[in-house]
Amino acid sequence: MKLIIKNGLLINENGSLEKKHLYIDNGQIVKISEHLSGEDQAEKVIDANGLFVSPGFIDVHVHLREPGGEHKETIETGTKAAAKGGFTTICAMPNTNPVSDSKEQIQWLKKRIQETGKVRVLPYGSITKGLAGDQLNHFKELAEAGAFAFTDDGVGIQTAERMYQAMREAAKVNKAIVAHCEDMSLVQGGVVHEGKVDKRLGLKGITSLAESVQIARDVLLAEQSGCHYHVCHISTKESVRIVRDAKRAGIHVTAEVSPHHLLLCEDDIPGNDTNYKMNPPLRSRADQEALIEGLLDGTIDLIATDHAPHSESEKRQGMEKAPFGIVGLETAFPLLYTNFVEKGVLSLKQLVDFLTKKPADIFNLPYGKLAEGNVADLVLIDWKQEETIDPATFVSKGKNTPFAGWTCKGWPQATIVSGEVVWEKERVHH
Ligand SMILES: NC(=O)N[C@@H](CC(=O)O)C(=O)O
Ligand SMILES: [Zn+2]
Ligand SMILES: [Zn+2]
Repeated sequence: MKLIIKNGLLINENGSLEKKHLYIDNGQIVKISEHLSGEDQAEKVIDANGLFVSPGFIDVHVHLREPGGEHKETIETGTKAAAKGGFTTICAMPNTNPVSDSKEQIQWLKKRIQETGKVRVLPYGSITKGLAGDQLNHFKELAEAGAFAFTDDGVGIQTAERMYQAMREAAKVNKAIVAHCEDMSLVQGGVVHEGKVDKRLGLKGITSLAESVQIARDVLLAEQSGCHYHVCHISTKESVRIVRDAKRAGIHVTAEVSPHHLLLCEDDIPGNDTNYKMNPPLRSRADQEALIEGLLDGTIDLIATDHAPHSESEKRQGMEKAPFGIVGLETAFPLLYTNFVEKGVLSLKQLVDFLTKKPADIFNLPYGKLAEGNVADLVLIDWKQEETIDPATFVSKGKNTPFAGWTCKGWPQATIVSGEVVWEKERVHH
C-alpha cells in the first residue's frame, strides 16, 4: 500500500524539528522529502500538520499474559494497547502459562501473534524450564525458533552458578540475558520499599539490596562470560552505581528503567492502594533522582514500561495479597513527555531515543529510525492537546495504573507498523 504522511514534523540529528513529507510503499519508507508530490497516486494520505512524527516506539519489557492469563490480557488486547501508546515493536515476557521455554511454545506464540497481534511482537524465551531457576533451556533451539533474548522475568536467578552457566550459553548464540534481579534470601515477603513507606503503612519492606546485590554479582559474571547482560527495571541508586562502574570497566552491560520509577517514589504512595504495588517497588526520592541522573549520563540505556496487567479482582485483594505490577503502554509517552520534556529535564530527542534508537541499537533491531529504506514504523503525536488519564478508556484489559487523573500532553494520534495504519484516533483527517 502506498501511503503519504504529509506536513509532519520530524526530528533531526541535532534535535531540531523539520517539516517533511514521508512516502511509504511496501512497508518501507521510500522517500523523506521537503517537496510534496504524487498525492493522487497514494492509496492513503494522512495530513500530519502540526503533529510530531516519531519512529515507532520499542518496548523491550511487556507482559501480554497469553497463554494462561487471558483474563488479565491477551496478545490482541495488549498489542492494541501498544498501538494506542505509539509502540510498534514490543518484546513479550515469557512468564505465561505455559512458560515460553521450548521451541514449540515459541512457535505457537509466533503463530498466535500473527493471527491476533496488532503490532510487531518479539517473544522472549525463558532462561530456565518453567522459570523454576534450575534446568537451563536449550538456547540454540529457542534462538532458532525466534526468541528475542532470554529472561526469567518475575523471578531472579538465585545462584551464581546457574546465572554464570546461562550467560556462557547465551553468549554462544549471541543473545542477551535480560535479568530481573531479586535475591529472594533478602526479600522475605515484602510488598513495598524498605525505607519510609513500609513503616508509614505498616507493611513489610523490600530492601534495595535484594536488587543491587544480584546486579553486582551479575556484572562480574557477565565480564567473565562475555555475555550481553541487560538489567530489567533498575530501581535503586546502588544499582545505578554498579552499572555505571561496570560500563566504565568495559563490561557489556545495559539497563532499562520504567516510567513509574522515573516519575514516582515511595513518598507518592497515598495509602494502601495496590495500583502502587509493583516489583521492584517504588523506592526513595534519592533513588528516583539517581535513576534520572543515570538516564542523563548514559548509565541507563533505555526506557521500558514493564506493562504488567492484572484483573481488578486480583488487584482488589489488598497490599499484601494483590499481585505486583502496573500497566504502562497507553500512558508512557504522554507521561514522560509532559513530566520530563515539557519541564526541561530531557530534550525531546533524548526521550525519543530512549524509546526508539537506543533499544534498537542495543538489541540489534532494524527498527527505531526514520530513514529512507527503513521499515515504516512510526507514530504521529499531538503535543498540544491535553487529556486526563482515565483507566476506563484503556483498551488494555488491565486498568491497574497509579496515574489515573494525571493530565498530559503528547498523545499518539496514529500508529503505523510496516506501512500499515494499525491504530488511528478519529481526530486525524485524511
Ligand atoms: N513488574 C511486576 O510487578 N510484575 C511483573 C513481573 C516482573 O516484571 O517482575 C508481572 O508479571 O506481573
Ligand atoms: Zn521483573
Ligand atoms: Zn516484567
